[in-house]
This record gives sequence, structure tokens and C-alpha cells, in this order.
Amino acid sequence: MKVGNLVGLVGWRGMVGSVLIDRMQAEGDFALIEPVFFSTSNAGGKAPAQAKNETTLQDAYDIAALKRCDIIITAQGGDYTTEVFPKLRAAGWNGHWIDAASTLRMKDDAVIVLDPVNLPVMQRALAKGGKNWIGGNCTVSCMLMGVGALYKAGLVEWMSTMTYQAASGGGAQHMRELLTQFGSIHNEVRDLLNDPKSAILEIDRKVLAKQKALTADETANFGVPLGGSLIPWIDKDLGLGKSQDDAEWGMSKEEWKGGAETNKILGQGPSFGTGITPVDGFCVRIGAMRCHSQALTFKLKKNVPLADIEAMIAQDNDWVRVVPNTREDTLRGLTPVVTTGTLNIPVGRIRKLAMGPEYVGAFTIGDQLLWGAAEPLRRTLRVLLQA
Ligand SMILES: NC(=O)C1=CN([C@@H]2O[C@H](COP(=O)(O)OP(=O)(O)OC[C@H]3O[C@@H](n4cnc5c(N)ncnc54)[C@H](OP(=O)(O)O)[C@@H]3O)[C@@H](O)[C@H]2O)C=CC1
Ligand SMILES: N[C@@H](CC(=O)OP(=O)(O)O)C(=O)O
Repeated sequence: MKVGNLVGLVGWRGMVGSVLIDRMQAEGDFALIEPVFFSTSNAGGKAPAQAKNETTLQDAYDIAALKRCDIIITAQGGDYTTEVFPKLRAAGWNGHWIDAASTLRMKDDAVIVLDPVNLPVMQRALAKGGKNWIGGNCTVSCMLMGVGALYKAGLVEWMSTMTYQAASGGGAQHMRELLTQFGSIHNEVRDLLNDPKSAILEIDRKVLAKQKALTADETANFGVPLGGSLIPWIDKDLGLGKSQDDAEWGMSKEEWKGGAETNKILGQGPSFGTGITPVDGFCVRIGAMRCHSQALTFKLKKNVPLADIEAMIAQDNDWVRVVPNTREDTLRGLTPVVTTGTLNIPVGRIRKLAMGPEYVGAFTIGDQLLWGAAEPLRRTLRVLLQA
């Protein structure tokens, strides 16, 4: 049955939501839908310019108002989903729910959406009456956009990923805090930096003293200094594993998502167990603004020539960019700064590793607000409207 085009938008004002609205405008999505804008804080206010018939903001907690929508897209966050989604379904709403939050991702009736990688999984679910479409973890989505080709070809025996994740993954306040920390640290040594004869170890000593003396306000979000440092733990401690000899023991939630979500996106089952591809590694927060980077190690099922691997990756989708493994090309094309604000997913440093011919290394980067959050949502809207 054709899906109707009355689309409720919740969370459009936030960081992910704003990127989503920009992308929907850029791609002409608003020409295909009748948007209804919702707010958790300003019901009755003026809806943004894209609103056609519905120019007033609706209350995002009003189940009757939400129930009118054929499709709801939310980037409002997990607490909102937890509160509203069950009530809406309990009230008999049978529309399509597209969500950036992780709350529903691992539910059996939810599909993690990333159509350039798993359109067949999405279409199978749609044919069976699926209604819940959830955006994946940003790190996982960006990684699969880059190297999904190797999974599609059934080549991956296992993968290890070491991540370098941007401040934006924590939200807008985290980005502000990072910059505030950089500013405070710079202020501390500004005069010494301006003096070319000053001793670098004196600068270093003052920087460290300032990092250690950052105020509670300056570290309220990350808990510790991130400017000039890093944090090798992202998201909760899941407390999994019965003993420290279990693979899940000591895993952060972000690391757990790497394995669980990669396999679910690929339609290989949700988590640990048979039939899945082991994916594991360490997730690290660094002082980048909004691009997540990852160093990947693959054990392939067989020895594949490097040129074939590069060709497979390059041809997989319209956004992946294979960066030749030279110093010059890497500096020019494989950094968060060149990737930010684009839909490009550069994959570089592709090379055979010293462990043997089946071992391949790669480095990939993605804008975590675009492919990592907003883009899969708007593309899911298109998939539904075309169904
Ligand atoms: N940040 C990320 O990297 C990722 C986030 N997500 C998911 O998306 C959710 C939303 O994240 P994010 O966009 O970062 O959250 P934001 O905090 O930027 O926005 C969430 C909501 O906060 C309200 N809000 C209150 N004050 C402001 C303000 N000054 N400016 C804008 N909005 C404000 C808005 O709701 P209202 O208009 O109703 O008041 C807005 O929709 C996350 O909770 C997560 O579930 C998913 C992937 C990545
Ligand atoms: N956890 C990610 C951001 C995020 O929102 O992830 P998820 O959508 O899986 O909760 C990060 O901090 O970089």
C-alpha cells in the first residue's frame, strides 16, 4: 500500500535535526511531503518556512496530533522516544517511525537504516510490514559507508576498529566545551607563544598545569580535559561478561555497538553468537569537531590483491572516495577537516599488513552529523515514499 505523505518532524531545531532539515531542503524532499513541525518546548509557536498548510508548531507530546501523521521523523533524542513511541503505538498508530536515537535500534521489529549498505534488508522488512526505521550509531554507519563493499562480498572474517571520535558525538555542548578548553589553554601560554625565544618545555609545563586546573564548568560535559588530550572510553560501561576472560568484559557501550549494529545492519543477526562477523576494538574521543575517524584492521577470508580491494571499495557507492596510499594524498584527502560538511567518505591507507596476506589495514572518516546521523533518515523517508 502506498505510504501517505503527511510527515511529522520532531527535533528539527537541534543539531542533528538542523542538519537533517538542511539536507532535506538541498535534496528537494519538502516538495514531496506535507510537513508538520512539532516542538517539545514551543507548541503554538511559528513553524519554520518549509511548513505549508500547518504553519503552527504542534505539541510533540500530543498523541492525537502525532497520530495524524503517516510518517514521523524524530531527532529529538532517546528520552523523547522512550516516552512517546510506546504511547503512540498503544494508541493504535500504524505509521512509519524514523528515529535518530538508539533506543529502539536493537528491537526485533526495528531495522537499522543505511540504504546504500542494506537496502535489501530494509525492503524485506517493508514487505513484511515493518514500520520502525532507526538510524545507526554514527561510527558504525560511517565505517560501513566506507568499507561495506568488503562485507557485501563476504570477504571479512573479522574486523578490528580503533576509533578517533569527534566532540559532536556528545552533542552541541560538548563541541562548545572542547573549544572553551582549547581557548583557556591557549590563553595561558599566549605570551610565551608570541615570543619565539621562549622555551618549549616552559610552554608545555604551563599547558599541563592549565589542563589540570580547568574548572568544573570547563569540564562539565566530558568530565576531564579533552583539549590537548583524549578519552579512551565512550558511552556507558555495560558491565557485560561473567568474568574478565569473556570478550564482552570491560567493553564500552560504543564498542559493543560496533559489533552488534554492524551485524544487524548487514542482516546477520544482532549480536554475539554464530553467523556473525566479529567486530571489536577501542573507541576513543579526540579533539575533532564533527568527523569520526577509524583505523581498521581486517582479517579477510582469503588473500585478495590490493588493487581488487581498492576497486571494490571505490565502486561500492557514490560517496566513498579511495585515497591513494601516499603521504601527499593522505594529507590532502584523508583528514576530518577536508571531510567535514561533505557527504564524502574517504577511505585511505589501504595496505596489506605485516601479519600476513589476508590482513588488510585501512583508515576512514565520515561526518558524523551527515552519514552518521541525518542522511540515513532522510533517505529512509525517500525509500518509504517510493514504496
Ligand atoms: N549528536 C549526535 O552526534 C547524534 C545524535 N543522535 C540522536 O539525536 C538526538 C538529538 O541530538 P542533538 O541534535 O545533538 O540534540 P540537541 O540537544 O541539539 O537537540 C535536541 C532538542 O533539544 C531542544 N533544544 C533545547 N535548546 C535548544 C537550543 N538552544 N537549540 C536547539 N535545540 C534546543 C530542541 O527541542 P525543541 O525544539 O522541541 O525544544 C531540540 O530538538 C540525540 O539525543 C541522539 O538520540 C544520533 C546520532 C548522532
Ligand atoms: N555515541 C556517539 C554519538 C551517538 O549519538 O551515538 P548513538 O546514536 O549510538 O547513541 C558518540 O558519542 O560519538
